[in-house]
Amino acid sequence: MTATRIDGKAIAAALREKIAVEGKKLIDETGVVPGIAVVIVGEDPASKVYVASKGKAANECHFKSVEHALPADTSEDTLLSLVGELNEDDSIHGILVQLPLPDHIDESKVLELIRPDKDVDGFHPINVGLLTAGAKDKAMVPCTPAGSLILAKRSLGDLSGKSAVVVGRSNIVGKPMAALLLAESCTVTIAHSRTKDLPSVVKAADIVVAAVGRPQMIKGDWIKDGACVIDVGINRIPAPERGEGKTRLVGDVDYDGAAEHAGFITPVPGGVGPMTIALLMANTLTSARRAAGLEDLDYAALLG
Ligand SMILES: Nc1nc(=O)c2c([nH]1)NC[C@@H]1CN(c3ccc(C(=O)N[C@@H](CCC(=O)O)C(=O)O)cc3)C=[N+]21
Repeated sequence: MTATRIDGKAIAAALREKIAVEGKKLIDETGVVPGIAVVIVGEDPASKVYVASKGKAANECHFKSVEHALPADTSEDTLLSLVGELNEDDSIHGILVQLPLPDHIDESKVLELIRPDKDVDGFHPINVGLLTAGAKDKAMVPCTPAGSLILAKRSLGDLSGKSAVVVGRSNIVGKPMAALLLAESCTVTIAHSRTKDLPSVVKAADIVVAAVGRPQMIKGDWIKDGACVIDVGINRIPAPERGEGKTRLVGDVDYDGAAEHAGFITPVPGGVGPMTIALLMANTLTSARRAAGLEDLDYAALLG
């Protein structure tokens, strides 16, 4: 079997176009301009790429977008007071503080200060609780899992009763992804570094979500024939074949090997990454619409 490549880049572009139309409508009809603030502390290279794409996407969607780039030695108090100001700013509907934060800053203190209704990352304990309690319609859902779910559903249709394995148990991807798949009535396994016989666990799954952060760790022959493979990993590895000192991006899955077994598979780059950014725009629009007293949009339905 040769897998169908899931074109996350194209699907994300189509979604951003729909969001742009809806953004324009909101502005014309209510005067509310969706606003997003991204706060970045220090110089993480991956985060810098992400901040740049986010600004571009926000412009495309007719949103207001502001970036606060703070030096790596910014104090916790300074960051907390900036978040406090953004909480009070009515022109800002979405606040995203880039992770990881420098070691001297208590990440949970910062995430817990962000107003839950402006928490477009979905990392605030209130949003985590709503999602876990099966009330995701009231929550802000984390962007990467939400984007991954759209890709899986577009490939497989109804996920009810399917077996899913999420490899990785992080708060930003693994745990919320498992909650979303459970809400779709999948039978969900969360695997991690202590899991015994990971290849067999993965082999049993109709849906594999790889979110471990280890380049090409998940091998082709671990994949069940016809499975849907969603690769969340974005790892930069040396690529001497491209010249001295060159690098390239790979996922957590051995793409070529897995494509021989899978029915559907996301590439890296061009898979989940662009969807993360599109869903960040979707969450910002949702927050702005809620502020204007409007009901939520169904973005998967909007995509058609
Ligand atoms: N609070 C917070 N929320 C985040 O969502 C968050 C964060 N902090 N910190 C950094 C990571 C990283 N991240 C990416 C999102 C999209 C791409 C993306 O679109 N990647 C392109 C490739 C980009 C390239 O070429 O380097 C792709 O996969 O096709 C990458 C990385 C979100 N993050």
